[in-house]
Amino acid sequence: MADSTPAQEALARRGLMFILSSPSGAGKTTISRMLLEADDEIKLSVSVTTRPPRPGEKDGVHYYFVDDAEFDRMVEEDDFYEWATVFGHRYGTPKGRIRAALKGGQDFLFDIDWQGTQQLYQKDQQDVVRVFILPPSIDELRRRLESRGQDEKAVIDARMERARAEISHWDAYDYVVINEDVNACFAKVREILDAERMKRQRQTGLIPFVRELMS
Ligand SMILES: Nc1nc2c(ncn2[C@@H]2O[C@H](COP(=O)(O)OP(=O)(O)O)[C@@H](O)[C@H]2O)c(=O)[nH]1
Ligand SMILES: Nc1ncnc2c1ncn2[C@@H]1O[C@H](COP(=O)(O)OP(=O)(O)O)[C@@H](O)[C@H]1O
Repeated sequence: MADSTPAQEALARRGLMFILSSPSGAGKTTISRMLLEADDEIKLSVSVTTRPPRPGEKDGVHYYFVDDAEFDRMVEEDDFYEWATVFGHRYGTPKGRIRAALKGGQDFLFDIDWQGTQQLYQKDQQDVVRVFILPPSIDELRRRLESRGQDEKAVIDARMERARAEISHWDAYDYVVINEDVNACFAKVREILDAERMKRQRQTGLIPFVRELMS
């Protein structure tokens, strides 16, 4: 590759950890998939879970599906950045090569709950951006869980039961977006990501660039 110009160098930046959380059914999976499709610079951090796959979910793409014994082994071997129990199943973020990739400018998307968000934030405040998605109403939240058509009624009831508790964590996030119209919500989430990428402290190439401008 040809040497980059000073202006291109200025674009060098540290990657960020972009977290999307919401009560179940508010639309974070939908928004995550839109973002991954539209933006080449962000990669999904694929979580490990003991929950059984839903129809259409692929191992290694949406989650790594493991049994309890395998999850226990990973906990013992300290393979997780963070993990939590949600709706009776365990979910965890594998360490993988996230830290090294962040240094190289790779962004990661995390679809994790408030417990995982808190743990990641405590470990790495400067790289974490926390976005919370709210449904326009509780009735609409139930409609969406039903319309997804992938969970039994008892599972949907349990998720609705927990919705209020999950919503109560809204104030531990940097940004809150209401998902009424999905395209409008997606556009806002992209704006947040774009703006966060421009933060001065993330633009690691700026110092030499500005020095050059001023010399
Ligand atoms: N802490 C933590 N939460 C996770 C992780 N992966 C998924 N979750 C959360 O677990 C919850 C249940 O996820 P899922 O069963 O896929 O149902 P969803 O609510 O429809 O997305 C959601 O709040 C996810 O954000 C993880 O690695 N760590
Ligand atoms: N703005 C929206 N308007 C109507 N339906 C939506 C909207 N956003 C998401 N949905 C639908 O609601 C259901 C739940 O969305 P999903 O992304 O799976 O939520 P979550 O990952 O937060 O549990 C899906 O069937 C999805 O297609």
